[in-house]
Amino acid sequence: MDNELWFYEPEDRDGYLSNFASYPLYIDGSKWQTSEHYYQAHKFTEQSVITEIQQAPTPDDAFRLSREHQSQMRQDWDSIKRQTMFTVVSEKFRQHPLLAHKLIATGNCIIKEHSHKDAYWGDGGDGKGENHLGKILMEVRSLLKKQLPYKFLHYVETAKLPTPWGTFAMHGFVEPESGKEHLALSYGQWRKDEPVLMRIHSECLTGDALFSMRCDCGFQLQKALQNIVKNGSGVLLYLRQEGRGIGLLNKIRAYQLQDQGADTVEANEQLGFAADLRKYHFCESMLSFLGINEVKLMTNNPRKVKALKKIGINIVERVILQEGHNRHNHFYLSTKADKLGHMFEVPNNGSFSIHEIKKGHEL
Ligand SMILES: Nc1nc(O)c(N)c(N[C@@H]2O[C@H](COP(=O)(O)O)[C@@H](O)[C@H]2O)n1
Ligand SMILES: [Zn+2]
Repeated sequence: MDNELWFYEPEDRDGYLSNFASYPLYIDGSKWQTSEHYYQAHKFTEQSVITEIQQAPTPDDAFRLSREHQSQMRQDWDSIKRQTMFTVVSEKFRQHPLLAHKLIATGNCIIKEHSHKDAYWGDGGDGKGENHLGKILMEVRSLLKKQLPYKFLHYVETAKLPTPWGTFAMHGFVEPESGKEHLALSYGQWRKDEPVLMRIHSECLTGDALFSMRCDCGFQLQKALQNIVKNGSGVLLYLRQEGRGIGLLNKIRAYQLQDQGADTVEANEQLGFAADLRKYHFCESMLSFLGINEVKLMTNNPRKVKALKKIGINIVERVILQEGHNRHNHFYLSTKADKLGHMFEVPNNGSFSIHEIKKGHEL
């Protein structure tokens, strides 16, 4: 039996589900302060009444005015009211992506408007009501789950992530198909029309968590977080695509081949993989959740630039993230530059003797 989610007052935890919650809508060229304004106004055909309700200062006033004009209600209201409610609730979540993500995050909960005042739209307070508003919200949730940008990645929950450089908001997401989990870390605030400093970071357990010097990932991760805090705002998308998408154990197999002299591309290919298996289409869902469509992207990887452009993100600037170059990763970084098109200036190996570079892989 799925859990029940009760809502009622707009100021409650799940109050965003209420028609009285303050989320403006634009329908057929008109602005409606809340979905309640739209619903109550559409009980009438007399324009003066519609306008009076549309301009009511609050949804409670809209509700009150509708009762005052009860005698002028359209004759066929009972036959069209559910469709009218479905229309305005659908539009509310279409026009407010963050609400759509939150609605999807309710999973398969049974949503109920817990109202002892209403046994049609609500559950009647005793659970015996018809709960049509709850049912419409669940219908809209099902439809949203099948639509872009939500279909490939669902938002789940947010929590604080304190780091030595600052406290980020950590947003968890899951791929509904595979169950694979991804993160977005956000810091500070940004205006809608402002390009956001962003890093797309692919998971590298060895570099990010085990201080590996075989690559530059851990150094890039730290620098990206520091850059975001220094900038005052920004986002890091942490994508669980270990090993350029081949996974940790295959990456260790690839490292073993590199210890025998293969480069990072040859190793992947000797294991039967393409050089890079990563996908980025699901980032569209994360960026919709964060309200981002213009970025200053911290990356050296041309494939990430291309992937973001493909999902409609405007990259106003590419910020080089060249960190952690050392004798253990010189050959790896050179290969990424030579064979994977990474855009950075790998210091010539004059910095390290070829002996030191070769030695870099000795156990
Ligand atoms: N398959 C594979 N072989 C190697 O030798 C590696 N060092 C990695 N590392 C993975 O590469 C990704 C980071 O590279 P970008 O800078 O984002 O292009 C990350 O997935 C590491 O785990 N993989
Ligand atoms: Zn790495």
